[in-house]
Amino acid sequence: MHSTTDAVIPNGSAGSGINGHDSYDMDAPTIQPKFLPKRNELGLVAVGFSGGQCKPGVDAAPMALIESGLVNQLKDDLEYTLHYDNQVHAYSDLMPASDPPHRGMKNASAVSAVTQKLSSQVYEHAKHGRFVLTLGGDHSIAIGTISGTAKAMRERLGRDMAVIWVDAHADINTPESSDSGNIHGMPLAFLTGLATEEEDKPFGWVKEDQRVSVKKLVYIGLRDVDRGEKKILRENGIKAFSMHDIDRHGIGKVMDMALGWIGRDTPIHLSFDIDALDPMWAPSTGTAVRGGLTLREGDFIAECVHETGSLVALDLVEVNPSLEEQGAAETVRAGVSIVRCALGDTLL
Ligand SMILES: NC(=[NH2+])NCCC[C@H](N)C(=O)O
Ligand SMILES: [Mn+2]
Ligand SMILES: [Mn+2]
Repeated sequence: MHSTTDAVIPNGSAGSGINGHDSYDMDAPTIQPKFLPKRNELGLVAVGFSGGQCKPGVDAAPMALIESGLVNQLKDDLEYTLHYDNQVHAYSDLMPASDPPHRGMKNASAVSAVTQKLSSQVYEHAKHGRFVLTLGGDHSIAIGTISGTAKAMRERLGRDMAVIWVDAHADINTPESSDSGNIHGMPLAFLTGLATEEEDKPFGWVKEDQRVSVKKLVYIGLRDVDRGEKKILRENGIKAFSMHDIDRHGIGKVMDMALGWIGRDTPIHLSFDIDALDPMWAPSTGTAVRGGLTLREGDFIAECVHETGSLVALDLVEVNPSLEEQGAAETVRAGVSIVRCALGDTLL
C-alpha cells in the first residue's frame, strides 16, 4: 500500500481506517524527521507580483503582512530562525518591454520570468532543509513555489510531494479552457503537466521533476469552479472538497479525509488563497466569492496540516489591501493568522 524508501519510517498497519484511504491513520509510516525541514529553520520569500491577474494592489500584500508584525511574531512567538533577504521582490529587472498574449495568456513573459526565478529561490531554501514561506502576490506565483519545493523534495526524500490547495477556485484552467486569460487561474495546469509548452518560455521550463501528480493534489474550499475545470477535475480523478462537503461533514471530517488521501509518508506543500475565506473575513481580494470558510475553519485547516509534521512549505496569496479598503486590515490579520497556525501556533 505505502511504498517505503529510507526516508520513511515503516510502521505496521498502514492504510486502515473507516474508509481505507479516506481517514487519517496515526499508525501509518511517517517521514523520518531528518528528511523534514530542520526544526524552526524558516526561509521567507516576499513576492510583490500582480501580473497573474489584472487588479493592481496584490503586490503590496507582503509588505502589509510584514508590517502588521508577521515576521516578528514568527521570530519571537514561534521561535523560528529566519532566512530572509529583507526585500519584497518585484523582479522589475525581469519585466519584458512588451508582453503580447500567448495562447490567450495575459502577461505570459512576465509571469514566466518571475515564477522561474522564484522557483530557484524556493528550491534553494528547501534544499537546505528549511521550511519555505512565500508571501504573494497573486496565485500565479505558485508555479514558482511548488516547482521549487517539488524538485527539492524529490532530491531530499526521493518522494513525490502532495499539494493542498485551499481556495474558492480550482486554478487549473489550461490556456485554452480559460475565459479570462489570467494566469492566476492556471498554475495547477502547468504544475501537473495538464498544460504543456514546447518552448522553454513561458512555461516549458517546468520539467517533470518539478511537477506534482494529479493524484497528490487535494482541494479544500472550492465554490467557484469553471465548467472546463470541472471537466478536468472529473477526468483526472482529482480529490476535491467543496464548501458543500464542508457543510455536509464538517471541517474536522473533511481534514481527516483530505490528509488520509495524502497519507502520512508524503511531504505537503500548502497553497492558501485568502479568497477561500468568506468575504466577511477576507474582503480585500481580487476574486471574492461568498459562501466561504470562516476564519476558524481556515485556521483549523492550517493547524491540521501543521500537525501532520509533513508540511514543508506554505504560500499565502491574493491578499489585496487596495480593494475593499475598509476591510484591508482585517484581511491582512486573517492572513497573518493562517500563517501562524500553519507554522505551529496553538491556542493553548
Ligand atoms: N487565484 C485566483 N483567485 N484565481 C481566480 C480564477 C478565476 C477564474 N477561474 C479564471 O480562470 O480566471
Ligand atoms: Mn481563489
Ligand atoms: Mn487561487
